[in-house]
Amino acid sequence: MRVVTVAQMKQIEKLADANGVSYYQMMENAGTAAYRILRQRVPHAKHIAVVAGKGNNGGDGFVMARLAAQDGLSVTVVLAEGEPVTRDAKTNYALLHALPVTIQTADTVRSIHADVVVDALYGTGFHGSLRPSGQKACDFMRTSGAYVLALDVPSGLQADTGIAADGAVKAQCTVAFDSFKQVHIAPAAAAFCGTVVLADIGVPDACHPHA
Ligand SMILES: NC(=O)C1=CN([C@@H]2O[C@H](COP(=O)(O)OP(=O)(O)OC[C@H]3O[C@@H](n4cnc5c(N)ncnc54)[C@H](O)[C@@H]3O)[C@@H](O)[C@H]2O)[C@@H](O)CC1
Ligand SMILES: [K+]
Repeated sequence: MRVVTVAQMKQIEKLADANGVSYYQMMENAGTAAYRILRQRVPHAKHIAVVAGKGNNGGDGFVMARLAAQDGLSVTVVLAEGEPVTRDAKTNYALLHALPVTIQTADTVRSIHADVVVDALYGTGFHGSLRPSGQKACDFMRTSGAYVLALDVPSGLQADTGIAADGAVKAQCTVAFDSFKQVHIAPAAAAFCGTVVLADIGVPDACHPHA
């Protein structure tokens, strides 16, 4: 079982990019793998809400939103902290405009009724405590009553330690991308991660440490 730090994960992705698997392709693979896992775990899902942050974790969520809309599901995307800022997340957000996807801001989040919530708020980039906008989005996810699937890391948890900020998301399932991080094996984080499923995002074996 491969467990890496966030710094090692960045290095792995950099090497993969240099070896022909672009960052954009890894995001596509991550979102596609997570969507497949979602369909296996909640086959009867009809309405999914993707709660997206501004970084690449949000980008993975936009890929899932696109695939779900193409599959005929009802899809709501919540821009919890505004529009995306990273290049690949912006590209994947733009692709949603041609699809029947409802885009909402955090202000209207309480009115959403979904059977699945995708936590694409923060991944490995999270540190510190939740600020008001993040808190609001996490409150919605925690209290929605929906099946919560977290992308890479349940929002509000630090990937390298598994320490949870007050108000962090509790997921039924967490999809870990490429490698496990401490959060996926730390006993204190188990109740937040739920079932952890590892997803291949196309990184060549040789890009991993000690490969
Ligand atoms: N090539 C890549 O880098 C890939 C990244 N992937 C995804 O990208 C994630 C990492 O993406 P990012 O590094 O863009 O970061 P995240 O998307 O995890 O975090 C989003 C932003 O939140 C900010 N933030 C940190 N702590 C905060 C706090 N307490 N309150 C409010 N905002 C806070 C960070 O500055 C960061 O810009 C991974 O977990 C994974 O899901 C995947 O798409 C696979 C490929
Ligand atoms: K997340």
